[in-house]
Amino acid sequence: MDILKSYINGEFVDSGEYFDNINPVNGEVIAGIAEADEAMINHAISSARKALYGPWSQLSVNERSALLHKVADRMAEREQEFIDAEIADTGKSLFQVKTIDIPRGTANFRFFADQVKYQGGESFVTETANGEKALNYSVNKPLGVVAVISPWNLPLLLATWKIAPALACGNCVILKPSEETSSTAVLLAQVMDEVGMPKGVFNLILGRGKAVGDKLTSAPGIDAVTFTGASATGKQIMKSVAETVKPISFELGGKNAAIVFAHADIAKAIAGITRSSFTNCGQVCLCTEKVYVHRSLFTPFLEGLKQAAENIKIGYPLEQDVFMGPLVSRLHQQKVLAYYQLAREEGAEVVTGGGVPVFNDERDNGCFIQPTILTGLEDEARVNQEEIFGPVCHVSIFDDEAEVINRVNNTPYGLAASIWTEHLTQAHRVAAQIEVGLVWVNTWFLRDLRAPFGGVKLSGIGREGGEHSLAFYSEPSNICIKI
Ligand SMILES: NC(=O)c1ccc[n+]([C@@H]2O[C@H](COP(=O)([O-])OP(=O)(O)OC[C@H]3O[C@@H](n4cnc5c(N)ncnc54)[C@H](O)[C@@H]3O)[C@@H](O)[C@H]2O)c1
Ligand SMILES: N/C(=C\C=C\C=O)C(=O)O
Repeated sequence: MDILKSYINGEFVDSGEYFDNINPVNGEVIAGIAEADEAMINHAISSARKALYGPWSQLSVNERSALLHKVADRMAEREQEFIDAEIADTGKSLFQVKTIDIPRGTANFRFFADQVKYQGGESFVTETANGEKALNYSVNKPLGVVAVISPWNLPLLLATWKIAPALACGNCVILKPSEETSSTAVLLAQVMDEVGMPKGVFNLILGRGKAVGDKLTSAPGIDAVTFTGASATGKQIMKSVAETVKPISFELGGKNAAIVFAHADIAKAIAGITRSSFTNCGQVCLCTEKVYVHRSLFTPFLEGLKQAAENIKIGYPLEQDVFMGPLVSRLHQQKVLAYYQLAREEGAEVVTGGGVPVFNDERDNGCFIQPTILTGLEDEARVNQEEIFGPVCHVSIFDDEAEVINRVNNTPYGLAASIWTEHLTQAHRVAAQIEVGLVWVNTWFLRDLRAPFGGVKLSGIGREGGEHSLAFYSEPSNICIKI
């Protein structure tokens, strides 16, 4: 059986302690993952710290940029292996892996390889009150050794979204991917090796979150932590880094709303909210879990969304026209099914779904689940307040704009929202009042990598994307010269 290994100081290292990598399509073990031990974690940190002052630090921005383009080139050459690995770990559809997950992996490297070349500084000619003159200018330095801790839902996309700018800014990186999805991270380590990334600049530590992640985030040799994952985990990491006062960048959970106004193009809204609720089996932090529909459109919208959900093809990743694969794990399937049960207990009407599909083949040993639409619950219901992270949304009626804005903002999260209306003055007005980091109007998950990305409240700290990433992964120093 394949063994997935950590990559430390340019070597693949086997710890001898393994846990299973399971295919969520049929529940079969597909590989063993060698969990890093404390000595390996310490070796990764010391290697990264040493590499900060080695050849890597002598590269110019253009040379670093060229090397990151070589990473993207090699990833593109090995695209099929990345596709196969991402599907093996997650069971997600070939369509999604080929159109979202893997292309964004290379795009993230290419984007930041170019973006970093335009990173500027500041300068001021200073004249003090007592007539002294000086030149003040800033230089950007790397943070140092950055721990990148990434989740299982968009494994390659989200790991590279952090690794690319961190390396572009001259940092060294230690990646700790989710224990559910380590395969593309191992391929990325192979690519780093193949393109000649200096030893210790990129390191990969495999293992479970609490056991391995905690050791990384609390280590004095780690200069910064960039984390994508659950809000509860973010709280743990904040405690863990407090002792060593590290900068953190957090992209956390969400409980995202879609608002369908009376002026919406209802067909566009149904298609868009089908995508935003059920893409990746609802396992995208930006997915819609609460839909608010103006009373005038409620009945036709709900019927249309029900039809669309029931037309979703669920099945094998490589099967023609499959839109939804399984959830990532048995544990997560049990969590989402528990929320389906809770919804019933809270009094919801299950418009469609609410259980698991039956295939009468090996897939019944997998982690599949039905896309589900609920209605009839109050906003305060747990199902409407807590992140479920599955293919489920609750649909409510609203009557006026002020009411729906208040209801949408009534959540401890603040990541994303979508607004569906052809009345664009209304779209601009409402978008500015929703307490989130990201608002889409008449679309969803349409991304410009230059734009600020991140959430407020329990959904995160900081922004990444474009110059926001460069700002986080750099330390500007101000130099003042008397003239
Ligand atoms: N805001 C975003 O951009 C975004 C993107 C994707 C996922 N998410 C969120 O992530 C969650 C789903 O992903 P998940 O289940 O992998 O999240 P998770 O928080 O369970 O795990 C994320 C990563 O953190 C590691 N980890 C767990 N405990 C840790 C600890 N104590 N110290 C250090 N590392 C630790 C895990 O091993 C994994 O690599 C959802 O809440 C989703 O909303 C947010
Ligand atoms: N960070 C990004 C997406 C996050 C998706 C959450 O699951 C991105 O598109 O850059």
